[in-house]
Amino acid sequence: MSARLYLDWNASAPLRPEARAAMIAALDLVGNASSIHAEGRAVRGLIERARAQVSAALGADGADIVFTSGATEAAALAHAGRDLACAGIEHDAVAAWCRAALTTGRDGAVAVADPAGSSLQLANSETGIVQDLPEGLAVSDLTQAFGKLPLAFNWLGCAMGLVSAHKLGGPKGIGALALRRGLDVAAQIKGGGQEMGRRAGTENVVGIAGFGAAAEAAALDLANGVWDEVAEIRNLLESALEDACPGIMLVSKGLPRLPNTLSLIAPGWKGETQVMAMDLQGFAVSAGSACSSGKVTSSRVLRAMGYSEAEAGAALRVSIGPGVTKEDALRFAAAYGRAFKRAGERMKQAGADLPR
Ligand SMILES: Cc1ncc(COP(=O)(O)O)c(C=O)c1O
Repeated sequence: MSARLYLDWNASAPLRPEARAAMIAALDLVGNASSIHAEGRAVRGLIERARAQVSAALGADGADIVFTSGATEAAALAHAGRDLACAGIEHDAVAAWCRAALTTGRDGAVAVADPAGSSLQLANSETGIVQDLPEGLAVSDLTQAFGKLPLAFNWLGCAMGLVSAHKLGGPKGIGALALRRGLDVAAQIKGGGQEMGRRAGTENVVGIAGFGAAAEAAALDLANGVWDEVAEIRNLLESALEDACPGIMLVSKGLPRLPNTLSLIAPGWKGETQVMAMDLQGFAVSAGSACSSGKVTSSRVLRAMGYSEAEAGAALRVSIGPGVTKEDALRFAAAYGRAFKRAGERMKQAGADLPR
């Protein structure tokens, strides 16, 4: 029995050793950053160092970095009180605040007529598709792109950007809003004056330290071309799956996309059934469908791109990262191919057109 293989990096990436070390060191800092004594100043120093690390990794020296509990809270800060339009491919954290007024087709590209009145992600968590951001955009969700693509907030042309630590090897529960200098947002958590008055409450110092270290390490990886190798392995995996599974559709192949993401539709084979079949064999992957309060729905992202309800219900996402090897990819493709074949045989026996 081989070890489990984690292929769900877009849901949450493994913790980087640099982040773990920074968090362990931060745990024993006794002070509160709001205090002016030495203990307080030490914590303040750590927070500001992490802010500089995140800012540098994000290429955001012309912006303020406001630490939040994640990209979801950063989205609340960016969108509250604004009437912005978005497309159906946005993450719930953004879609919850916007009018779904923008459209997209099978290529996932969103046309934006009014950038200042719109929120548009840079990369999609499910398909990996990367948008060509228009100049003057109000908000961009950079959560999936940060750490995987070389990006400079300063040059992206958006006023506000959302990021999250756990997608690039930092801890869960910490993120940030990057805010072009001079712009203001209304605090959603009110109280003390922390985070330049934009987010009250004693800072999550351990999380912030981990985020800073992870962002710095992620930028170094990017500069060293680590994700080019990831893209090669993703492409190999895609070819192996195409060979093993006649009839599958690869959603984002050939489109501008993240180096690590693969999205496929296996017609008739429910996404969550695929996930459970692979889970039993030791692989962690993700369905393109969301399950809330026990009810599984088809992928909203794929439906927004014009895929049918049945297609959107038969989607699987595989998202990899550095350290996932060629052998891992081929092992997954072989196991998925076998499960795909068995599902097809079951369908035939049941006399159904489509597997359940
Ligand atoms: C594109 C995108 N935006 C926002 C979020 C939410 O991030 P967080 O978990 O930090 O709230 C996620 C992660 O699930 C995401 O993939």
